[in-house]
Amino acid sequence: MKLPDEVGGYTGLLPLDKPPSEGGSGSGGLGWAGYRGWVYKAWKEGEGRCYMLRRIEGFRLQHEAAIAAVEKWTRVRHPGLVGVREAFTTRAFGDQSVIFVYDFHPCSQTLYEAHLSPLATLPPNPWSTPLTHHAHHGGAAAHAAPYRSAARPALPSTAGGPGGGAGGAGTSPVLPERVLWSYVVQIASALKCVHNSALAVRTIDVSRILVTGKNRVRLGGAGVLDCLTWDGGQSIPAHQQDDLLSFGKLIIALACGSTSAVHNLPKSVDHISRMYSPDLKNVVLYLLSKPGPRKTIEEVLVLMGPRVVDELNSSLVAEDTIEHELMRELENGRLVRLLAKFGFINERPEFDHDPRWAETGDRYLIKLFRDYVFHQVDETGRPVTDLSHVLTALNKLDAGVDEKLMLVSRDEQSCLIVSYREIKNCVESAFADLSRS
Ligand SMILES: Nc1ncnc2c1ncn2[C@@H]1O[C@H](COP(=O)(O)OP(=O)(O)OP(=O)(O)O)[C@@H](O)[C@H]1O
Repeated sequence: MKLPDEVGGYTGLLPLDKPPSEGGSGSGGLGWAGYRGWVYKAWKEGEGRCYMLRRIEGFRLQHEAAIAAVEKWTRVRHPGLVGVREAFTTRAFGDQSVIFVYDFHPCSQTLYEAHLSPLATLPPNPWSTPLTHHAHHGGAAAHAAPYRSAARPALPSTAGGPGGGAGGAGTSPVLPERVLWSYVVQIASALKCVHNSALAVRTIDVSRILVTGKNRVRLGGAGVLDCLTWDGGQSIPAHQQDDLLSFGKLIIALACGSTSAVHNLPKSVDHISRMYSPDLKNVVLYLLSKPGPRKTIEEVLVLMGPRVVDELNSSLVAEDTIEHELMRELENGRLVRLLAKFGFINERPEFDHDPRWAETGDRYLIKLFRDYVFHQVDETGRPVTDLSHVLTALNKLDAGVDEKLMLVSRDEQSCLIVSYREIKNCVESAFADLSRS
């Protein structure tokens, strides 16, 4: 069926669903309380920003309050949660559908797609070496998903756990311990925020949690079941207990590399004890324990203790790395602006008869500087294409340093000793003149 051109102010709909043959969850699309779900990327009119639309097909809304329940989610903001924007009903697809709008995260995959699908597209354990984040410049994965270049560098695990090794219950490789803990801490932190907001996620599942970057995870699909199975919110405490149970099952699936591992708990727990440090097993056993008022996400966080600090440290290292990369980009941005100014002012035909650009004029410096930067030749007359010379000269010009350089005319008959600062002033005034005229 042709997709509508516009739905509730969103246009350019692009389907994101993946069939099982391409690593999709294979839930048959009926994973939403028996309703079929579809996912689209779309642009909000007038905003120029992308969003993710989750459409639940053929759902007839019985109570206005059911859709209003989603509003609570729009106020919950957490780095571990795919942000919920709004929900509305529509007939634009030729049926009665409900649309849930979420923040869009480019190049994301579900945990299932990344680690458990037979076609898992994340390279197995790409973070297993602390140097991984430097490798993105040339790596194949970087070409496929440049977004991943802002990867969180891996910190060495302080746990003394095995951190990888032989495959477990399934076909996928076992996740290194530090990656698993990173996921666990992020999910626990998001759960705490959600539970403290008197809500329950209800979608703690490998096919609903998104992985972006190297080990950033976000809980997706929030609010959908609250709307589809609306009961006035009375079951939230029970759903919160279910969240904890599902969290335990999720850890088992990831640790054993298989979604079916949860069906053989003794074997799976045994596998976890052998492959990971004891505190992971303790967290799993607590999460799987009998629901009760004293079983809370706060208690889970207490059990995790030092792992939370490890995660904080990784996060600080990642922040430093990104800040460093950003500084370099900032420098590039300045240089592009400078080059653009050069582009505007160099070789303008209307300057040809302007005495300021003639050999005795002050603007002549700019011409000679351009030759100095880009048109140098070696002793055999071959062009010098040394990018570092260009970058050094442009950076000095941008900073307007007092260092002097010698500019030589093309006929080599005259030379001028000037400072970068003087040339910078010349460029600025030439550009200002142009902008005014
Ligand atoms: N917020 C998001 N931003 C960007 N991409 C997303 C987002 N949520 C999901 N995706 C992408 O859409 C794909 C499909 O998502 P998901 O598996 O949740 O939907 P689905 O296939 O319709 O699931 P189901 O069939 O169980 O309803 C995922 O692989 C993921 O890459």
